[in-house]
Order: sequence, then C-alpha cells, then structure tokens
Amino acid sequence: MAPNPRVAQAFSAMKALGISAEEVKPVLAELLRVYDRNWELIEEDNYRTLVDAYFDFKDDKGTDAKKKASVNFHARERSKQKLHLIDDDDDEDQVLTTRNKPSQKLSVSNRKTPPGTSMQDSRPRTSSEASHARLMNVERVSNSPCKAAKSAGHSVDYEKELVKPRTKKPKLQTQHISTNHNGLSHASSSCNNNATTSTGNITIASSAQGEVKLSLKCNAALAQPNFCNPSLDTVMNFMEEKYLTACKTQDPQFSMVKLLDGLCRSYLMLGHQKRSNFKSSSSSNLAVTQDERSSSHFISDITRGSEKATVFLHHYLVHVPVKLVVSLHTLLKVYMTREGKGWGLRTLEDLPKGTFVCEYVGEILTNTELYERIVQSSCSNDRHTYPVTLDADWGSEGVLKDEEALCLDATYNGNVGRFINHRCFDANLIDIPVEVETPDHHYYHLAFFTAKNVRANEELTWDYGIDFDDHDHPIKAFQCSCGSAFCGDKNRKGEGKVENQVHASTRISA
Ligand SMILES: C[S@@+](CC[C@H](N)C(=O)[O-])C[C@H]1O[C@@H](n2cnc3c(N)ncnc32)[C@H](O)[C@@H]1O
Repeated sequence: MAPNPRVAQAFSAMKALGISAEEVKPVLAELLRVYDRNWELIEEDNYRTLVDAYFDFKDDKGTDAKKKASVNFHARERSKQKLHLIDDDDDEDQVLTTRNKPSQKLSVSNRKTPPGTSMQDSRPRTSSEASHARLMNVERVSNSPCKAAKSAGHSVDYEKELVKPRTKKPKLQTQHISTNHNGLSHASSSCNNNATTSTGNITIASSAQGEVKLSLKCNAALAQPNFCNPSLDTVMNFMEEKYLTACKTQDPQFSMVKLLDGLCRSYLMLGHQKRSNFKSSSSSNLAVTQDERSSSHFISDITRGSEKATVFLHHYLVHVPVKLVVSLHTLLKVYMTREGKGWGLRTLEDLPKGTFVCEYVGEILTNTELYERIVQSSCSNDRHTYPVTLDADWGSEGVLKDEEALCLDATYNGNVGRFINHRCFDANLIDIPVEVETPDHHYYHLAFFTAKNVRANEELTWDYGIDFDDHDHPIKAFQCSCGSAFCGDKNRKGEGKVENQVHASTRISA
C-alpha cells in the first residue's frame, strides 16, 4: 500500500531536523490518536506540535515509551488548564507583572489533573480545546530571582512558571528605538504591519486593536557582575525618585507606571494622527480642545548626557482642577535645557509672529493662599515655582485688596505652559489675557502668542517681569541664565554670587 502522503511529509519535515522516521513513528501515532487524526493540528506551525511531542518523548527515554507518551500528553492537558486560568482574566499573554496587579496573572495553578485521569479523558473534545492543548507552551522559570536572571535576563517577577500560549494574535506592528552615544533617540516607523529589522533598545509593538507593548533592552555594557534581579517595585521606586529629584520633575503624582502608560497613549495617539494624515497649522492648533483632567503626555527627549541610562524620558501630567477648554499646540516639545534652567519648551515647527501657542494653566489662589504655600514648601524644601499674579477682578465688583488678588499657581496643576522659561526683555512669547465669554466679562484665560517669528526647535520664552534688584520681594528670584543681551540679573551665571533660588512671579494687567 502506498504510504500516506501526510505521514511521508511529516517524516520528511522531521528528517530535516535530523530525526529519523523510526523515532518519529510512535510519537506521531500517539498524536494522531490524541487529536482524533486531526492532521491540521499536527501540521500547523511546521509540525511544531510533533517536534515538541518528540522532544518530550525523548526526554524520558528509557521509560516505557507508551507510558511516557501518556504522561507527556497528560502534562499538556495540565498546561491547557493553566491557559484557561489565564483566559479567565482575558489577558492570556500578559507576561510582565505590574505593581497594582501583582504576579497572579503569571502564577500557575497547582491544580493537577485529577488522579486517575486517563489520556483518553484528557483528549481535547472540540477543535478549539484541541488547539489550546496543542498551542500551549510552558516555559519554566526558576523561582529564584537570580536564577531567573540568568535564564531570562530581565527583571520580571515570576511566581512559578511563565505561561506563554502560542495563540495566534493579530500581528503587532513593531518599532525599534535605538540611542546613540549622546542618548539621542531615533526611531524608525512604518504604517504597515511588517516589523522593522533595525536593532534597538526599545521595541514598541502595537496592534490595530490598540494594544501596545513595550520592551526595553538594557545596554549590556552596563551589566554588573553578580547581578540579581531587583523587584519591579524597587525599580519603579528608584526611577520615580530619580526623576523627581535629579531631573526635577515637579509633578507630585509622577510615577513610572504612568510614564510608561503615557508612552503607550502617546504612541497610539501619534499613530492615529499619522494615519489620519494629521497636520497641524497655526489655526488648527486653536481648534484642538480637550478636557485635560485625566490625560497624560509622554515626552522623551535629550538630557545633557550626564546620565548613564541609554534613553531619557520625561513625562508630565496635566491636571486641570476644573473643566477648561484648553487649546494646545500639539507639536510642542518639553526638553532639558543646556543652560541649567531645567526643563524648557520648544517648538518643533516654525511659528509666525502672532501664533497662539498655549494657555497658561494653574490653580487659582489668592495671594494669601499662595504665600502660605510658599512658606510651607520652603519648610519642606520643595521647589515652588512660577505663580502668576492676575489683576482681573474675577467676579468681584469692587477693588480687590492685595491679599485678595488672585494668582495662577502651576506648581501642582498645570499644562505645558509651566515649562516656559524666562527671558529678559526680548522673549519670543507674550502673554495675553483672553476674555472668556461670560456675561459679566470678569474672567479671562492667560494665553501665549508669539511676539516674533520663531524658528523650529527654538526655545519658547516669556519675560516673567522679574525685578532682579528687588531684594525685598517675598519670592526670591533665580539666577538668570536667559542669555539675553539685555539680561537684567546682575548675578546672572558666571557674573557674581549665586542668588538663592528658583521662583518667578509676574504681574499682568487684564
Ligand atoms: C515656569 S518654570 C519653567 C520650567 C522649569 N525650567 C522647570 O524645569 O520646571 C520657572 C522656573 O524655571 C527656572 N528658570 C526659568 N527661567 C530661567 C532662567 N532664565 N534662568 C534660570 N532659571 C530659569 C527657574 O527655576 C524658575 O523658577
């Protein structure tokens, strides 16, 4: 009788791996029996199931082959149950633990197949069950973090085993970001579903369903001997500390998880804009409105190369205490200035004179409330920055006393406007109070417009109106590094003693 062509095909596929037909025969026979002669399941993925089964079988060479096959298939069935546990959470391929949801997703049930369950009992009953059983792959990772580090090479908490089902998921579009020696990041991207082939340190993969996965590959050169995996919590806390102090991130809500979440959101948002051929113009910027209360933004950018890490990320969250219609120039970029001014804001495109840039958003406080805050923050060594005094009457019909005058304090709640640095006299932005359409016209927003043509990549600056000679002012001026030929700070960097601290206050007229 002519040999079954499918059998011949399977033998030949295995032969290509150096496995003889003789060795394959019993394993194939067992698989056919378990899968009710469903060849598709065996042939899929280039006979992967057959290969797995063969190696399982071979592992226990020396024991009775048939009994062993039974045990192996039994193990597969246990794997299937594990997969179902994860399916229950509708998150079957989650591999990283998060702090909010500790590693239970990764934990594998100790549930055993009931004693006495025969191989026959464990047969998949439906094709989908069968394929679950078949597609299941279990990678064992040691409980010991150190051993896990050796085998996995990255810091993930595992409880027992990492379960990786080989279910077919929609293809993820991947993008790699590599960094050069300055820490400058550059990325390649594409709009099709093909993975790019460049090597890099960060891989972002997304699917059309809005799923985004990040994979960070550490620079091997930074590896230390005796490496032992830290917990995810330790890493997150360390990074949060680092960005809150070293990089002067001022958002008290800052967290690495939010940062990474912000990256994913930005990726999706930018991808969406790219697809819809989004193009910003001065007028369209004005049309961008949103309630920013819950939105987060991610910005990756350059530091001055003083950090060891390969990619530098900064994020800021925008918390607006009341629902405001905010117009935001979408191509703005927060970056670390080189002159020691901390973070700054720059434009990514040329802006003609008179272009609306962004609003200055902050909490509205009375002068008294602001003063109390400043006293409090100086006691706790917190940096308190940039209150803007408003001369609007804000609903009051009479003349306001000084202590009732209102300020915008963007220290804890603000928008990108909080990153605009001061420049003496010839700043390229001007702040304009913009009346809001309320019947009494008491209220206004503070909006920034360009006071001159601004070139792409130029820093956006604003004259805070500081009197650097006023030493009695309750808020001490910072040592100015604006670089303007008209700088009014006699103590500016390199030209005298360092004046105490960081604060800026300006008074505007409505
Ligand atoms: C409105 S914030 C600007 C964003 C700020 N650079 C940051 O990193 O958050 C104002 C603070 O920035 C710093 N700054 C702004 N302009 C500066 C300048 N010309 N020279 C030095 N520091 C400046 C001061 O610390 C000031 O209190």
